[in-house]
Formats: sequence, structure tokens, C-alpha cells
Amino acid sequence: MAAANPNVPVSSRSSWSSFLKSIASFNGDLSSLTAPPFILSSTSLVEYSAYWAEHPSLFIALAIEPNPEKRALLVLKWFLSTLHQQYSSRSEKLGSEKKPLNPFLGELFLGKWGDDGNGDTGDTILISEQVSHHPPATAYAIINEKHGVELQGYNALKASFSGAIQVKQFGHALLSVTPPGADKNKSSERERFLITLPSLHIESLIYGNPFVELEKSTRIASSTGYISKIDYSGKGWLSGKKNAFTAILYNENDGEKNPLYTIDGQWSSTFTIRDARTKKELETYTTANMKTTPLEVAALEQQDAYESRRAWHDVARGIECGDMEATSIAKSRIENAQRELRKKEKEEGIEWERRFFKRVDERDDSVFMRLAAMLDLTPAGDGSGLDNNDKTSGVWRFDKERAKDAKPPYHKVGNQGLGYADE
Ligand SMILES: CC(C)CCC[C@@H](C)[C@H]1CC[C@H]2[C@@H]3CC=C4C[C@@H](O)CC[C@]4(C)[C@H]3CC[C@]12C
Repeated sequence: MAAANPNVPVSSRSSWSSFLKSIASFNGDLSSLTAPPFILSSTSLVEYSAYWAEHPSLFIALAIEPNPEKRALLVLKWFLSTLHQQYSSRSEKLGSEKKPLNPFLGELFLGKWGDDGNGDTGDTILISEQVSHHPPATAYAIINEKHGVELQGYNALKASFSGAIQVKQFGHALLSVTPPGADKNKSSERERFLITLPSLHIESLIYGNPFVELEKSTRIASSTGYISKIDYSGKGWLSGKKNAFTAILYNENDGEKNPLYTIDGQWSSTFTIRDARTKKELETYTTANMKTTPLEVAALEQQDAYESRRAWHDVARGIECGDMEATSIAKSRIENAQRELRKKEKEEGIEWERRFFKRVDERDDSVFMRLAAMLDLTPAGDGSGLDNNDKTSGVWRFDKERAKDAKPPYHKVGNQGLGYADE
């Protein structure tokens, strides 16, 4: 079937067939799959953290709303608005999902979104770091100082094959908002949200134009007592449409049988928000109407050696020119250097020091524990997290101290610590 596939370039048809065969027996390590060049992306997975805030005005809108119920709704709306960017922007732009570069330990992706012209957004900064290589785990922090909004999280994947590539995400995101009038420096005055990550699978692989479909659910709990439940379904399911979902928002005291708001539609195109009490339609959100704000990243020559685009530059160029030999030489250079570093660390009995994140025992965070309990999630009890510690190499939190003096652009974070062009 794949051999006659119009989505696969003629020169790649036989390699696509063997790729499909290799998937059927793969061991769950997505990075070990040798995919044909036309499906390779020159972007590293560490960049994907940016999808959380490509609409800065929706991100900061949370902090401007004084009513906690409405704030919870804005959080849900913002979360839903990120799904299009996270999961379908690549297939829309490039014609299919692509296989990203597998980040190396310590790889960084740093940038900022400036004011997006939709009001007084201020700067929103992004720090993304590969905190583990075996297993691969990425951590990120997205911070808008001006409005006191901060998102942080980490994620890792577990893949398997059963007719389709199935991917379960481990990890979670934590959002912290300063409501109007609250002091952003007092943690007791900040409102916090715990966000779980959806599972997904890859569709249309045999036709050569793979795309992501979300599965199962996302739950969001807020420290003011609101819970959102988003249930995903795809083409073969109830609504019959791809990328479909239904969501409810309720107060924990009322229970999910008494929702305050409902939202349904397709996360990749349009969805409708309704007041569940009056059944009144409040808003129809259309992804196509939402322009993304470009992330500003330092020029290559100003970047640190560990910054993703600089580190992968030669590999990316090889992929873009379809020069697989140059790609593989450049890739081996990175892999060998990493192997050397790991060897040296082992000899010295030390561990690679993460630049912006640290491992924590989340049981020390009582608000987090309450949010987890609201969603019926329990840590393993050994400090290994809500999510299997083996899969994420620990519970990762942003270490503000380490980033304290940092202001964008984060040039030259290298071995000199956090330094700037103007330093
Ligand atoms: C396209 C086929 C041939 C290869 C398989 C590529 C795999 C590795 C790709 C396809 C879609 C990708 C996912 C798409 C979106 C996200 C959300 C982001 O916040 C974390 C990474 C995550 C979860 C990606 C992980 C890697 C992924 C699962």
C-alpha cells in the first residue's frame, strides 16, 4: 500500500515501506527509529515547550480577571488554545507530523515573546532544558513577570505500537497566577493550577502523512476549588470528527454533575464555550483567527554552545539540504561529545548539573498535593512523583535562584554561568 502512496516522495517509497515494517516491531524508543529523510524535522523536541505560550495575550489574560470562576474558565480556554499549536501546527504547516531531533542532556532553548500588541502584555520569557537523556525528559518555565503569570512543567514519553504509534506522556504542568490585587511575591496569595498531559497516537502513518490525534483526557485543578475535565476523541468516535473534545468546568463542592461551563468542538479548528446554567453560548473560539506571536531567539553567534539551534546547526542544515551524509557526520559529533562527557562524569562520580531545574520531592509542596488529590492522583509515596519516576528521571521544578539574574536574551549561559551580551 505504501509503495503506491502519493504522499511519499517517489525516491523514498521503499525506505518508507521498510520504516513502516521496522515500527511494527519497535521497542518503544522513538528516537531509535530510522525514519526516511522526508519525515525528519530539523527542530529539536526541546523547542516544543514554546507551544505553551504562542498567544501571550491569552496567557496573561488569566491574571487580569478578578473572579476565580472566570479565571478558571480563562485557564481552560488558554489551555485549549495551546492544543492546536502543540499537536497540529506541524502537520498543517509541513503537510505531516515530523520526527523531531532527539535533544541531548543539557540542551537549552531560550527566548522571549515581546508585547503582542493586544494590550499591555509585557515580555514573556521561555526557558526549556533537556533534563534527562535516558529516559528523555524536557523541563520548561514560561514567565511573565509583569503580570505575575508563570507556567512550568516537564514531560517524558512512553511509546508503544499496536496498529498505531501510541504515546503516553508522563509529567505535568503547573500554572501559577497572581490575581488582581494579590502580591506576586507571596506564594500564599498566588493561585495555582495543576494540568495533566493527554495521551496521543499517530494517524495516517501508512499513507505517509502522519498526524497527531489526542486520546483520553486532560484534567486541570485550581487551588480555588475549580476542576476542568477535557475528554478527547477522534474520527472513529462519537462526534465522528477528528481532533474532537468535550470539556466541563465545575466547582469541587458542586461536583461534575453540576458543571458551570461546557466547551465542545475541535481543538484544531473551532470550539464553543457555553454557560451550563443558562445554556447560553458565550464564545466561539477559532484557531485560525488567532495569530501566534513569534518567539525571539538570540542570533546564532550570540547563543551558548548548549542552545539548541546553535548546537544542531550543522545537522539541521544537512536535513534541510537532504544531505544525509553531512547530517550523520554532524550528528555523530554531538553524540560522541555527549558520550565523552558521560564517561568523564562516571569516572569522577558526578552527575551533570542542570542549569535551570532541580529534582524535588513534590510531597513537600502541600498545595501541589491538594491539587493532585482533587484529580485523584497520588504520588508513588517514595517521592517518585505522580508520574512514574523511571519515565521522567525524577520530579523537576524550575529553580528560580539559578535563573535569578537572568534577563532575556539569555546569551552565553555556557560555563561562565548566566551572562549577557551587555555584561
Ligand atoms: C512522525 C513519525 C514518523 C515519528 C514519530 C515522531 C514522534 C517522536 C513525535 C510525533 C508527535 C510528537 C509530539 C507532538 C507534541 C508534543 C507536545 C509537547 O508539549 C511535548 C512533546 C510532544 C508530546 C511530541 C513528542 C514527540 C512526538 C510524539
